[in-house]
Amino acid sequence: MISVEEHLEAVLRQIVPVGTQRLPVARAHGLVTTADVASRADLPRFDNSSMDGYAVRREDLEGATPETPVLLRVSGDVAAGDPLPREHVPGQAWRIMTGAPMPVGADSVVRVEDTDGHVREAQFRVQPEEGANVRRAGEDVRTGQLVLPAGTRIAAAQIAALASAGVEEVDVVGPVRVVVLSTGDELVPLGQPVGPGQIVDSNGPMLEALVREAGFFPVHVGHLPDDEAATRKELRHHLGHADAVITTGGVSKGAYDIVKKVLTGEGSMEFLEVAMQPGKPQGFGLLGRRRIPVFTLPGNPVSAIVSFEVFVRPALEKRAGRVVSDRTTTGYALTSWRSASDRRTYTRVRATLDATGEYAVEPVGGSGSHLVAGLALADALAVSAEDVTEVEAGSRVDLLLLRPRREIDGRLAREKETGG
Ligand SMILES: Nc1nc2c(c(=O)[nH]1)N[C@H]1C(S)=C(S)[C@@H](COP(=O)(O)OP(=O)(O)OC[C@H]3O[C@@H](n4cnc5c(N)ncnc54)[C@H](O)[C@@H]3O)O[C@H]1N2
Ligand code: MOO
Repeated sequence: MISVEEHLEAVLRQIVPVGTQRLPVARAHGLVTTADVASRADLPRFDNSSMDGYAVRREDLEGATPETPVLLRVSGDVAAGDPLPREHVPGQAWRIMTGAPMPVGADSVVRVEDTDGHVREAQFRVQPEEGANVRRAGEDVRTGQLVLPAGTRIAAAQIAALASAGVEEVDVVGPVRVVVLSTGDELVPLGQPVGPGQIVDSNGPMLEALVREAGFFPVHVGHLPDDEAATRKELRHHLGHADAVITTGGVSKGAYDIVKKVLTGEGSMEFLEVAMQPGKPQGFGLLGRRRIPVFTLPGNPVSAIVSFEVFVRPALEKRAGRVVSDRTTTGYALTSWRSASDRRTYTRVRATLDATGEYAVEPVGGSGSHLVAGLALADALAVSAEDVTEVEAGSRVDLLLLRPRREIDGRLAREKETGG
């Protein structure tokens, strides 16, 4: 058996990012820039008002106070989107809206709250500072200046910056298109009748969700029969278009463990036992002319999800040119539990919060790798080292979160409110 680190390192060593693509900004959501992106405009694009009020010259409101308001004639209205260049008339004011262009010659804006709000002649109760409530052209970024450095993952805020800056397309590490294939003659897709000895394929939809949640793109989710020729043909087809392939099942010692049989000796494929529980039987390699990473995960549902979290997620992140996400935290054991000797053990746990706001965890849903209903109750996997055989109550544990922290904390807050 090899260690978790050794296998992860062997996998990551072979992974290279997918190629660069130029994509429209909206389609680049979640992808990583490969070049610096410069603004195509000054932002703001023109001097404009940050308040609904009146554009004035400060010198025209000398001495204006609530007790001694100053009256100015109103030249008219300037609305946001108004294309006409307005000229400031000395001794007058324009009524102006937030985002509307500043009239040429006006130097400041008085908020409507500091006036009587009238439309022909208005009373001003303050004298503004020069530049008050004016947003200057280019104060955010100037044409040609950097809006996004290379290596930035494009999320909502970056899309806003690019759109404002007039950038329509960006160079990014392409989307990672993933094919998910379940194997085993016992499997039927959800929605079809389940005959004697058959079970519903849960790994397919589970991995599709894991891939999508992690920001990759499941392009095909299917099933391989326990048939060598059909498995070969189907795999060859997917190696032509996918950026990664994930299979489950058929990799241990069974007489019908077809995946292992078909792929042994192909490309850089290696089948091995990793010192972990669950997830012991693993296979990985680069296959085909395009050297596509293929992960052959064990079929037991819990083994498959643990394998995804430990090996596949970091590998796909590297393929997408991303910084590897850190989904780990710590807590402590509320009870004691057994841990497999000589194997790193990933125990499904549910979290509660102690008085100091720390996660206190205990096993949930049983420890068998087939217990898929119990899996749904878990917030995290508690990771215990190879030399540990018993995790003691009160000891610190490393946690690998199975859902975003905010969701776990949200559930705990609701349970606290309802006393549950
Ligand atoms: N003689 C030995 N037998 C087994 C060993 C071993 O070392 N020696 N290892 C066990 C361990 S650990 C695991 S994990 C499994 C892995 O087996 P495979 O990857 O070959 O998977 P299968 O045999 O095809 O299936 C295992 C189990 O999972 C169910 N399954 C498979 N695919 C799905 C799916 N898509 N959705 C839901 N459930 C699925 C399948 O019906 C089996 O019950 O091997 C042990 N055996
Ligand atoms: O390693 Mo298997 O993954 O124990 O169930």
